[in-house]
Amino acid sequence: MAAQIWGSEKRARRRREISAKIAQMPELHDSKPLPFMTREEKIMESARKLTILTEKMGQIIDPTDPAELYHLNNEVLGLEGNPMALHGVMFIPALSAQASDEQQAKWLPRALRREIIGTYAQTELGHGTNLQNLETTATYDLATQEFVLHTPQITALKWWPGNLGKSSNYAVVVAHMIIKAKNYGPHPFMVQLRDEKTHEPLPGITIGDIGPKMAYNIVDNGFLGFNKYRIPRTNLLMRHTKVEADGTYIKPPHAKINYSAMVHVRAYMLTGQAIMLASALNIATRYSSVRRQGQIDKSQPEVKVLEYQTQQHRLFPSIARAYAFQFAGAETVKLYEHVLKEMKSGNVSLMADLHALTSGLKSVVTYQTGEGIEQARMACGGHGYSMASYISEIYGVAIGGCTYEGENMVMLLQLARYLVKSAALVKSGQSSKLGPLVAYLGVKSEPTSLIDRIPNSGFTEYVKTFQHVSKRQTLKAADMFFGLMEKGEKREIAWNKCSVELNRASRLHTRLFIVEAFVRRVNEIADIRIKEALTDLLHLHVNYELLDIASYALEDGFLSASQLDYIRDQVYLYLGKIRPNAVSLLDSWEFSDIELRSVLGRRDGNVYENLFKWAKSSPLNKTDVLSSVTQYLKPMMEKARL
Ligand SMILES: CCCCCCCCCC/C=C\CCCCCCCCCC(=O)SCCNC(=O)CCNC(=O)[C@H](O)C(C)(C)COP(=O)(O)OP(=O)(O)OC[C@H]1O[C@@H](n2cnc3c(N)ncnc32)[C@H](O)[C@@H]1OP(=O)(O)O
Ligand SMILES: Cc1cc2nc3c(=O)[nH]c(=O)nc-3n(C[C@H](O)[C@H](O)[C@H](O)COP(=O)(O)OP(=O)(O)OC[C@H]3O[C@@H](n4cnc5c(N)ncnc54)[C@H](O)[C@@H]3O)c2cc1C
Repeated sequence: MAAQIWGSEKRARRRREISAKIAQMPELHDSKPLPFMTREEKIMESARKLTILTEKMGQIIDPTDPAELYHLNNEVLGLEGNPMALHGVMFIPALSAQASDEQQAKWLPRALRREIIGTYAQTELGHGTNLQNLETTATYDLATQEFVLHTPQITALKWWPGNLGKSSNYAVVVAHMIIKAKNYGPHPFMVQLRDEKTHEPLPGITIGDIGPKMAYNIVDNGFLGFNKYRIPRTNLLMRHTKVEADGTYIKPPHAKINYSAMVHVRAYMLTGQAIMLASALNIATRYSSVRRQGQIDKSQPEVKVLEYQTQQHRLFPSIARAYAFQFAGAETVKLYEHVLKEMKSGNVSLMADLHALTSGLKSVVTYQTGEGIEQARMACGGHGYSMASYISEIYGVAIGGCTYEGENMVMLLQLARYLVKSAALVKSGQSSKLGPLVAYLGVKSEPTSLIDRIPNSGFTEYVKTFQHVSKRQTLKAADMFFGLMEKGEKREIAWNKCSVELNRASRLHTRLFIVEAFVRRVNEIADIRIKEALTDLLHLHVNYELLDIASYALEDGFLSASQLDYIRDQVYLYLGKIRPNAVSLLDSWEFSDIELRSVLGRRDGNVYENLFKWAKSSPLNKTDVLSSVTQYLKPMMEKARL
């Protein structure tokens, strides 16, 4: 199963080897539990481990393998971030995709050797979503052949970029490029922010940390202002766009090609979210198989809480989602790598498809991951609320994904643009022009679902039902939009009036893709035992998801009330079937205790002993009487007694 999750036997074995090596290297372990550290201590601890990793990485992993790097990161540095999180996730990808060969030769080796630390500075205090209204300017000075970066007002301060505040000395900065008074829109520039020797901010740069956040606090998300700060013309990233010395602008082959670093993260973050969901579920499911509370049969002893159907219903559909996201994420990364290769050689024809797909997936996956993690926390009762479970930290980090790399509603609307264009093709009889991801929009569906009528139909009838509701909602939302425009409404106003319905279409389309990715994977599996276990999970997935969106299929009678009963019964059937495999389905992800950082969810299952030991180690328990008591509470009580 681990091979299915991680992509191959070799990958699963390598993960085990890497975890085993790290277990033998105490210098790479947290020196005390992270929840007992202040933010400053955590940042220091993370930097300590990061520098040891830089020295010893080659002994532990193949540093050129992104999957091994990511695993090493999760084990040693953890999900709260590190001083170079954005360096790997966005700075290097931005340089790799957007810098010319010559620029790459100059900067990439230095970045890869970690001579310099970089980030991606795009979002501003006043604007994150609407990139056209960013306010930082890069004005070309023909006389000196330099760009002058400037922050005209407070809302133009860069705000949020990870590791910008304190760690990075370079950044890819997105600014509106102005040449001879003409604004060419947002473009990426390589900018040195701090002196390489002293790490002091360079003259003309105002920089700092934006303060603590809901989670992810090891990362110094920062602010940045420029006061007429000059950089050479050749610091504009010039793989696709060029500015000649005389100010001549050579436009890129695709208007949005400079957005590739965002698409990179959107593609890669899906499996990151799956891992966070599976981690939280691993903790909750292990705990639920240890925790005994109440009886189902009063004549019997107390049961493990995992025996309760409500507990299973709370956890198991999310287990299925974690697998589904992992499989859909792996497909998306493959597609991304393909499109990136094509883009580098000038073929930009697949960019729109990839943008639409990743926009929908990042939105649905992050939202459902958040839901699943929060349910996992509640499933642990009181102990879930303790930082000993670590689930609240996992939640805080994962839920950030709903916002970063494009706020979810906004990204769903991006996919909706693509769906509406596709609907227009269907309506004008041009279905043959539909791309493979939306080809189903042009296929006539049966009048009713055959879900409970064709035994052994595999998952075909389910897929058809998801296709039906997605198609119907897309065409309905598109009709609504076109109808408003026909009545004379301006395009943007009509769009806004339909946007809730449009986003519903985007979600349904994306959920269909996730189901299909799960089905594709299960169909490929040769090992009969693995196939059987994953088929059960897939049964639960399709029935649970369909129940969740059933109103769309009931509206037009595609599903009947009796079919709904059938689907519901299937959910209950598969909850029971999955119960014996539940812990194994999560243990198969092979998270080490070091990586999980959860006292509640350790592999040994000694929940109560571990919790008590952890509580005793709390800094508050170093003394029996705290100074807050001697200084304030004791005098208050004494005064009251007088
Ligand atoms: C390899 C090792 C492993 C690596 C693992 C990494 C994964 C992480 C795992 C997770 C684990 C832990 C979590 C911690 C990680 C934290 C990392 C945090 C990083 C966060 C970084 C950021 O947030 S950076 C800032 C991101 N900002 C945004 O995303 C802004 C959102 N806004 C936009 O994208 C745009 O403004 C917009 C798309 C909404 C609109 O753009 P614009 O105004 O320019 O568009 P128009 O309206 O003019 O035109 C729209 C048309 O353009 C098309 N379009 C838009 N974008 C693209 C694109 N990218 N590609 C192709 N086409 C595009 C769009 O389709 C429209 O087309 P038409 O409909 O034809 O007009
Ligand atoms: C943990 C974290 C890390 C980050 N890291 C980075 C980084 O490294 N680099 C970087 O540059 N940025 C980073 N960001 C910033 C992030 O990319 C933005 O916050 C994000 O893109 C959302 O933009 P915003 O904050 O402007 O939200 P807003 O756009 O102000 O969103 C507010 C509300 O308005 C709605 N809304 C906005 N526009 C529309 C619209 N057109 N249609 C419908 N509804 C709309 C949204 O749906 C939302 O409900 C990070 C953010 C977080 C939380």
